[in-house]
Amino acid sequence: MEPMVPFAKMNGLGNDIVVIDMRGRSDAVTAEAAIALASGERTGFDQIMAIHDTEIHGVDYRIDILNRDGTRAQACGNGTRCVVQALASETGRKSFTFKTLAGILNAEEHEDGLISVDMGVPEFRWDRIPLAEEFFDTTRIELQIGPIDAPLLHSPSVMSMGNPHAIFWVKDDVWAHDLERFGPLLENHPIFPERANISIARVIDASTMDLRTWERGVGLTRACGSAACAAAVSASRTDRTGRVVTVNLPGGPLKIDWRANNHVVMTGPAEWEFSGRVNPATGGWLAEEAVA
Ligand SMILES: N[C@H](CCC[C@H](N)C(=O)O)C(=O)O
Repeated sequence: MEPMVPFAKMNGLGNDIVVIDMRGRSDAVTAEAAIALASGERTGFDQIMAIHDTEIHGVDYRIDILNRDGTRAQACGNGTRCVVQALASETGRKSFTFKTLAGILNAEEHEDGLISVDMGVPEFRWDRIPLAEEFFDTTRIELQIGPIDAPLLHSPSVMSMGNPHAIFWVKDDVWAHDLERFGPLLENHPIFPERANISIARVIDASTMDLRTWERGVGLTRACGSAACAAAVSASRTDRTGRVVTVNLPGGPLKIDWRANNHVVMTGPAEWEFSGRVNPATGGWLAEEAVA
């Protein structure tokens, strides 16, 4: 089997993505390759989106998602937009159906270049998020950071977009909170048996919010698409906003629409940076200019 496969370094609002073309192959990108690529100056990424063939009827490709720590994830909104843009430019097609660990996703590239991904339906049941304890009201669970009598962050809304999310609500600037310090503590809190993505959200008005995220398996990122979905849905289900919300992330805005059919549709950009070839077993790579 050819040792090297094509890849593209891309980003979705600054969320660093490496799209790897594994079509026609029976192997998979290894955790070792992911960790090696993540440490590269030009290839440093938050997620790898590996495109695989699939026999599933009605599905174009299976997408294997790896975080920079080598762990696999069920969903990656920003990465999925990058995959759509890469495939649209290769095939001329504008809409695609993918299989991820979260389920079947439909996505399309619009005439203006923005890309919409149907991220599926939100999950609110404590045991499916999952949480280690039974909570019937997952709009605010007993979890806090800081002194018992004056917590710095507390009572998050928790849910799943295929991957687990905790949203802490603040009334002041989302940058006023030390997410770099609190993120890893909360990501690895025993209440989250599969860890969790940790976000700080500030509602601006009924259709706007600010969001910062410490991502599971990564750390601070400039954007997290599934967190934007989770925050918008959580804000709506707690009557903080309507069902269509612009989520302002450090890297830029995403439009989230929690539709009447309960599906959550995220719309935003994707950006290509450079291409090359990579060894999916070791992470060794060559830039396109070197390959040509
Ligand atoms: N770190 C996440 C996966 C990537 C999420 C994010 N990059 C997105 O755009 O949704 C997790 O382990 O659940």
